[in-house]
Amino acid sequence: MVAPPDNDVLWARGLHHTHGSTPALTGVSLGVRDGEILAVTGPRGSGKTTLLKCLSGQLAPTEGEVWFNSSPVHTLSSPSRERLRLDRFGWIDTEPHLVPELTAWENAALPLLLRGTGHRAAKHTAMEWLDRLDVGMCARRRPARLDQSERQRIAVARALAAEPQVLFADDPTAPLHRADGAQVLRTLTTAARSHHITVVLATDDPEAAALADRSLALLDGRRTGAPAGPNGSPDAESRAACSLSV
Ligand SMILES: Nc1ncnc2c1ncn2[C@@H]1O[C@H](COP(=O)(O)OP(=O)(O)OP(=O)(O)O)[C@@H](O)[C@H]1O
Repeated sequence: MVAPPDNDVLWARGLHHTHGSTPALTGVSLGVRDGEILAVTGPRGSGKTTLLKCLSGQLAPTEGEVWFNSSPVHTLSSPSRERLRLDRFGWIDTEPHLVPELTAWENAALPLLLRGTGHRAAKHTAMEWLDRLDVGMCARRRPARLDQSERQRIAVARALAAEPQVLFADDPTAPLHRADGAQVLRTLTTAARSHHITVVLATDDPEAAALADRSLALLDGRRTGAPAGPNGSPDAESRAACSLSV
C-alpha cells in the first residue's frame, strides 16, 4: 500500500463508486494540500457530490483509497468514520438542513455542543459566526421563520463555528441569488484562509471556482485533463506525489 505525501491533508487513489448500477466515479485520484481551497468542478451528474462524500467518509468507495492526515479512511469502521466527521470534518450541503425545533444560534452551536463544548462558549462562538454571515439578528428565530438565504447562511455559520480541519461544501450557494451567493462564498473563503481550514468546494459556477486556489474538473466520473490509468491507477500528478511506501 502507498501512503500519501506528508503535505496532503487528504489524498485519494483510484476511487470508484457506483450508485446501484450507475457508475458515479471511475478511477479518480487526487491530493488536497493542507490549508488550500480546492474547487471540484463539472457539469451536473459528473460525480462531484459522490467524490466529496467518498473523501469525507460519508460513502465508502466501491474501490480505491482515501487517506486523511496520512491515515486510511477507507478501512475505518462506520462508527470511526462518523467520529472523524464530527471531530475533523465539516459539511455544507446545497440545501440548508437545519434542526427545525432549534433556534438559529442553537443550530449554529450544535456541532460544538455535540463535541462537549460548554453552553456559554458554544453560544458565544455561534453568535460570532452568525454576525459574520450577516444573520446575527436572526439568532433567536427558528428555521421556519427564516428565508432560504438566511437558512443557508446559518448552515455556513454552523460549519465554520466548528472550525473543522477540512470543510466540504457541496454547491453551497445554489439556493442563493447570485450577489448573495457571491458574498457568502467570499465570507466562507476568507474565513477558511484566516482559520487555516482546508476547503473542498463542489461547484459548476466558474465565478465560485475562481475563488479557489486550484480546480479539479470532473466529467462522467473521471478527472478531465488528468485521465486515470486502467483499473483506476493514479494519474501522473498523483503518482509523482507519492513519496512513501508502507
Ligand atoms: N443516490 C443515487 N442513486 C442513484 N444514482 C445516483 C445517486 N446519487 C448520484 N447518482 C448518479 O451518479 C452520478 C453522479 O452524481 P453526483 O450527484 O455525484 O454528480 P454531481 O456532479 O454532484 O451532480 P449535481 O451537480 O447534479 O449534484 C449521476 O449520474 C447521478 O445520477
